[in-house]
Amino acid sequence: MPDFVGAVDQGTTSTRFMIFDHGGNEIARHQLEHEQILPQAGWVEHNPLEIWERTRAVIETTLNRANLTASDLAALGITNQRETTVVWNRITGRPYYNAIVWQDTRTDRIAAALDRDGRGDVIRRKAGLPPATYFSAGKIQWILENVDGVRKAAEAGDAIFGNTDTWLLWNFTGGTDGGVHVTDPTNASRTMLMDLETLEWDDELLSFFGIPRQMLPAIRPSSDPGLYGLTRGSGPMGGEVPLSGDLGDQQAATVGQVCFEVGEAKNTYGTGNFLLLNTGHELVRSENGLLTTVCYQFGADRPVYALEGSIAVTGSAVQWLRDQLGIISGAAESEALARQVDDNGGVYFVPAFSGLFAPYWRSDARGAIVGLSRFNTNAHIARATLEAICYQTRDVVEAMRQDSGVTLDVLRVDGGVTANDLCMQIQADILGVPVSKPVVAETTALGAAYAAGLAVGFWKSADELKQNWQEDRRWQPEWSDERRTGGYAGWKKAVDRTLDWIDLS
Ligand SMILES: Nc1ncnc2c1ncn2[C@@H]1O[C@H](COP(=O)(O)OP(=O)(O)O)[C@@H](O)[C@H]1O
Ligand SMILES: O=P(O)(O)OC[C@H](O)CO
Repeated sequence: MPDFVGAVDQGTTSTRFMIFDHGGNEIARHQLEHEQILPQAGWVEHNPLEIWERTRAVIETTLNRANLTASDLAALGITNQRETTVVWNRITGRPYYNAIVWQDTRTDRIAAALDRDGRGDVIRRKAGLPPATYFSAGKIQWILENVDGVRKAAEAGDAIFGNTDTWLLWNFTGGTDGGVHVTDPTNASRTMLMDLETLEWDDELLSFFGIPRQMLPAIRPSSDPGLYGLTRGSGPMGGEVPLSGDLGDQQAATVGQVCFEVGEAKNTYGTGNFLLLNTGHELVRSENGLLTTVCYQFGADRPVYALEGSIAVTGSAVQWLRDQLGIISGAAESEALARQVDDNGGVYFVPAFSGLFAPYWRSDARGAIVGLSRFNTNAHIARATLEAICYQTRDVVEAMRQDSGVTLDVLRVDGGVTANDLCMQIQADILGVPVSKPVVAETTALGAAYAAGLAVGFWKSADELKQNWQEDRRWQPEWSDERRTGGYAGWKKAVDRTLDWIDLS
């Protein structure tokens, strides 16, 4: 058996390739950003060809740097930004349109209409999701309705859909020359088209969006001993490596954080925040604005489900301070600026740039900075931005407690924003529970590697993986109860001010 497992993490802002050893230690990596295409307000696109080209490049560079080849890798796992929608022609290999990204709000009217005639409740029951612009189905409908020739080709079985996992798997396995068209239940559970109980595409859900079934990939386990396929020697691996792991990035991070027991949760702080709570084989229906989603399916085992709190804008609010306001020159500077003040000086920033996701699901919300007085400075804005990341997390933790009865005694964290020591301290203060970060903070790629490695026997069991998890840092709550309660009340008031801003009738 080779000594290593590889993982591609195809994220919203970048694509990385990482190689891990048996202890789950990182051996090598490379990462490249891709263009964020913003054609009009609310629209966010990526070029799928650029994503495949960046995937090729990060793999080739990583293998060269580590002086490794395909024969050193026991398996390859894929993890990806979820919901982002690619439709391409299986004969030419050309995408019909740019990938429509999960953050894109062009389908707000399609989403709003779902609740006017009862379809929304069917979607909630079968797919575990509230009607929102976030998910893939409305994006596929938009492409079918707005791009010439797609519907006819889709009906003929030539125009096919995938999230970026499917797009990469198809390219890795030969593309127009016999590429496989597959996905896994974690990705499929974000389309609005899969029945959560059967893990199959559902004809009624397909009919709501006018999507021909033949566009959709086969759904295979997230860790698949039967293999999705082998990489081609002509591709970036330069040889045949078993493709055996596929998970949406937030589910992959849950696996990477070894949250295998019911009641274990992790929160990933990247472009957005995604808190997932393992609910075991039981499907817990949220009454408080959380999503019910597939957490993972290993081999022929019954799937494990999760409750998820998805927050659209967290790390990207820090990017906004840098790129749009220009008050910091890099994300890390947000910490030094926010440290210039001891509190938010009365300022709250609700970054509802894409409306509000969990637990509110309000497409009609837009961002607001409230509570300003002449006393306030850039430092208060920076502090309010970090607090917004943490208050949004508190909102989903509260919803999770109400839905599941689980009170967290520690929050496991990972993702880019966790490099911000002040932000993690504020998180512990706002939640009133400790926050804990593992040594291997690249839990998303690690989770995909675990899924791929379990399938080929590189790792034998989930118990073996648990031994690999080690704490790096822990932040303890320091605020008084009074400060915590008062601060949160101010946040709720600020959220209220952002609602009902856009008319979607
Ligand atoms: N020190 C920092 N303080 C605050 N935010 C940070 C810091 N470092 C990175 N970020 C934010 O983290 C995000 C990138 O994290 P990452 O986990 O790579 O995200 P993704 O997987 O969504 O691309 C960016 O939005 C960036 O603004
Ligand atoms: O690519 P990330 O890490 O921002 O994650 C995006 C999520 O999968 C969207 O649901």
